[in-house]
Amino acid sequence: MAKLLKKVFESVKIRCNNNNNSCSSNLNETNRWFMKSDSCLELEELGLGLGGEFDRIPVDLFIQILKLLGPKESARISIVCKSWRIIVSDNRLWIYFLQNQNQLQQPWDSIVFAEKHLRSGYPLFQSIYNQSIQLSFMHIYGQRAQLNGSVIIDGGSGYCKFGWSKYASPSGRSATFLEFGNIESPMYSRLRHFFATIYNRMQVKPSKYPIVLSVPICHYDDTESAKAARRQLKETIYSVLFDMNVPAVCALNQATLALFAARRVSGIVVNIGFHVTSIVPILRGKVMREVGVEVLGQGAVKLTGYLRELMQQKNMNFGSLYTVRTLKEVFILFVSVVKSVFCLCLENLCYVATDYEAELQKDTQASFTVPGEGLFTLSKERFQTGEILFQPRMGGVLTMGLHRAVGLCMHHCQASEVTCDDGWFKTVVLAGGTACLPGLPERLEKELRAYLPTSMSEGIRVIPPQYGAESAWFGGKMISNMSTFPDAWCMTKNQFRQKSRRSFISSW
Ligand SMILES: Nc1ncnc2c1ncn2[C@@H]1O[C@H](COP(=O)(O)OP(=O)(O)OP(=O)(O)O)[C@@H](O)[C@H]1O
Repeated sequence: MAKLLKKVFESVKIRCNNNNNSCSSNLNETNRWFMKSDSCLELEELGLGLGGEFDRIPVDLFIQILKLLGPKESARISIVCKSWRIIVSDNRLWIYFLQNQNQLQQPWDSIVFAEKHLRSGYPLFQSIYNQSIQLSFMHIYGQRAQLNGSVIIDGGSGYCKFGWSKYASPSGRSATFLEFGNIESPMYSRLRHFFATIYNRMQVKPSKYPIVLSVPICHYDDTESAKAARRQLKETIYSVLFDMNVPAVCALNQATLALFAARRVSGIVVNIGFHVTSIVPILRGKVMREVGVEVLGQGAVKLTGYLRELMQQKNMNFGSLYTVRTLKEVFILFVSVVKSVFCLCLENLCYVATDYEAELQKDTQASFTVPGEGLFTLSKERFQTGEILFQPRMGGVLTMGLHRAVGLCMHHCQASEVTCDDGWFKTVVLAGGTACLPGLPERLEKELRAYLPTSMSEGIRVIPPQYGAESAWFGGKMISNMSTFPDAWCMTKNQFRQKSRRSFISSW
């Protein structure tokens, strides 16, 4: 180690003396070599060596040393001379640092997606056309390292998920609907109480950090009155937060955030929410209300209610709806035989059947003990609960089946010809707690293929909700950890006041 440091010192000394020597003519050549992943060339061979002992160290070894030194020291080293700067700015090095920056706990794919597609903030048009620009991960690392973190709130209509952008997942949940009334048409005082409660629970001062929050999928239509209602909701949210001295606010639609969490900028988001299911076409991050958002009148509450009905029909006794909900969502252990070996496996008690009629013929009986309530044994109720998404009449709901509603939305997308890319709506992203029912993505894809004409169903993909009920929260986390956050995404108090003043003046 001492020897190595001596070599480094000698090399630095020589470089400092020759600092004005030009290395720039070799830049392109160097980059070309760096693209070779197994390069073991020495700096001298690249024409970057200036005579120091350290220059005889192969470039790959140099990078290994930088990896050991860490991002801070590497950044310092880069100011020694141009040739070292070139080595230090090698993307491979900063990809390594970003991948190991575990406090953000974000999958690498999400980091790349965000930096590539969402850099320029909202709306996304600019970034779509600038995809060919090569990213500098050194720059990205530097900007991300300066972020102090932010508060993320996904105020769902049933449950609110809140937490800190540097945590792996939301730190808490609270019942939005029950505690704060109808969040779709909130009053100033209710919203203020809502946000104050969340900040209290998080033990964070509102004035300290920016906030990313999801705006509920509501006022779906493209009419003037729906537009006015959406504007009013957003303005009330901004007013409340800026009155609480929050420094910067990013308020985005719940479906858009869920789409980002699935690493997509275009597609159809199917959010199976607390009371309703929304089918939201989104093109380059923008909700296409002019194409049409479909809304079905059943969500998690309806499924729980239907399972309760089925259990009552079988004369099962249970204490409360919580018991039923537990049964709807619980995992059970079962013994399986794989290649003549017995193994213990986990599966959901309730699920969606790929083929409903065929499932009715099978023995699907399984049991679970709810603590304090006793043993419950379900058989066909296990898949009949989720079946009402496709056959709503079974549950007494007069609405379209999920596949028909998604198919209809696809027809509208195709007919609208809003873009020359006719495949943008073929990716269906599932979101919301109920979308976690196993078998749902496969069943929806199967039904869509059967329902749509072949020309349209070709290339369809239904993506399961990687983050379940927390999809929008994770979309918010992705944005708040980006190198261009908060400037590209947030509105500040001053900007909001100026905007309000301008619209006040123009309304005169
Ligand atoms: N693994 C699961 N399987 C089935 N249902 C689940 C699962 N996890 C959560 N749920 C259901 O999802 C519901 C909550 O969903 P979610 O948090 O997405 O709703 P929300 O965001 O409050 O509603 P909205 O999207 O309408 O604003 C709960 O009522 C719960 O019953």
